Amino acid sequence: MIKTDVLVIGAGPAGSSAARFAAKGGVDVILMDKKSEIGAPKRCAEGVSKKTFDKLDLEMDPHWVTQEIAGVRLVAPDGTDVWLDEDVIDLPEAGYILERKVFDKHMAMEAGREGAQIKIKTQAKGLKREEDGSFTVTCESMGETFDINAKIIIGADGPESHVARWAGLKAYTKPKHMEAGVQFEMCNAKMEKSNVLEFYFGSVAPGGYFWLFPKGDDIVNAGLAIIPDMAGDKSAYEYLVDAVNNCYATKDAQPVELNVGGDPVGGLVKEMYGDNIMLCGDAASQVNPLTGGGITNGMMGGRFAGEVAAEAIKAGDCSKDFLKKYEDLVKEEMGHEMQKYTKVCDYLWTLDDDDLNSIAHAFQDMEFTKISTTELVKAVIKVQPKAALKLGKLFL
Ligand SMILES: Cc1cc2nc3c(=O)[nH]c(=O)nc-3n(C[C@H](O)[C@H](O)[C@H](O)COP(=O)(O)OP(=O)(O)OC[C@H]3O[C@@H](n4cnc5c(N)ncnc54)[C@H](O)[C@@H]3O)c2cc1C
Repeated sequence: MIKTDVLVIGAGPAGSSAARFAAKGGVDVILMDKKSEIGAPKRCAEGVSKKTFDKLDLEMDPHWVTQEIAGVRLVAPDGTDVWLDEDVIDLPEAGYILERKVFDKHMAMEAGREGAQIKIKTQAKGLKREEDGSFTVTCESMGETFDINAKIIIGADGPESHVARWAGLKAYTKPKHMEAGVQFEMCNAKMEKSNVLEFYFGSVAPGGYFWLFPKGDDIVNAGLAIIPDMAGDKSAYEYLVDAVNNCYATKDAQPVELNVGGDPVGGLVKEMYGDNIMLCGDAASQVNPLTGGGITNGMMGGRFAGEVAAEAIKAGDCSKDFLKKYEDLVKEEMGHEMQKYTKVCDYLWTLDDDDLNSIAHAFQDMEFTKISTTELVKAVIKVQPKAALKLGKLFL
């Protein structure tokens, strides 16, 4: 039997961050992933804002970045659009489009360089609690089955987390909060501006939006997310094909990848820790409910989980009383934002195409001084009396 202090299950951005910071804390760490190539296939549009990377002690590396972003274009169902880019606005929150296949692998390497042992093509198949509170995880790799015993498990196994279920944590995402995402990576795209993200709202993608994220040259991630309960009989893939065929930038483009995945947008799960266990990333629903973005939130969650795990091992106390510190850190970092944006989503989903068109018309006459999600929500509140009633207290 292999023994370790900390076993991280899942080497996405959240798991690699957890393993990196646990190893940095000086304890024995194993990071495992069922994939043979970390990061592939991607299930992501690859957009991140610049500002979180400082909090992760990471220098942006040009190897991971395909395109710097300097603005957004918001498009209403009737085609009315609002450009918020460097030509019209100060952009403190601009970001990057990553190459996730490279980025995820580099994040695992960061963990390896801090001393984590990495096991690729190794799948967790189940776990059992021992008398001393530790967990033994049954693993399968290259046709062989073996056990790993760990004082602490960090479940970073993504939106369909089995670890949470095996450990009996209340970490379930309701179907109405699980977006179905589908995307083509395409060439021959003709974007009007190669450094601006485009978002299309309304019946093009019920419960979500259609996006174009440029990746340099003529390459684009063209995708959408929907809430299946709101989308009738049409599948996410059918919505995507229609959106791509009707969009000026992609109607003549060619797909080279199809990416499919769930995105939990219901706010933080009820239980993200227990005795000897923590969940981070999508497994804990550490995803911005409004944008569906989970890379940097998950990495922050991973950082906190890794740091608290190392402290717990050194203190000889892996009980949930000690690990509660993890939840406190996560809630302080993103809890308030999650609650606010869950309410914004609940409100936005009540708007039909006419409402969205009238918001876009009102935006035409507004002057934005900066671009941030909060600023945009404040602008919606200004032009929609209904929104002022529902969201005013949270944002004004
Ligand atoms: C279509 C789409 C577009 C998106 N676009 C964006 C975006 O532009 N920006 C953004 O910030 N976020 C985006 N997201 C969300 C983002 O991709 C996730 O929030 C992020 O990948 C979460 O990271 P993670 O490490 O928690 O999980 P994941 O990246 O899902 O990693 C989980 C890992 O666990 C491994 N694993 C699972 N089960 C086991 C097991 N039993 N044993 C071993 N390994 C296991 C998997 O192989 C995987 O590598 C998007 C999501 C979708 C679906």
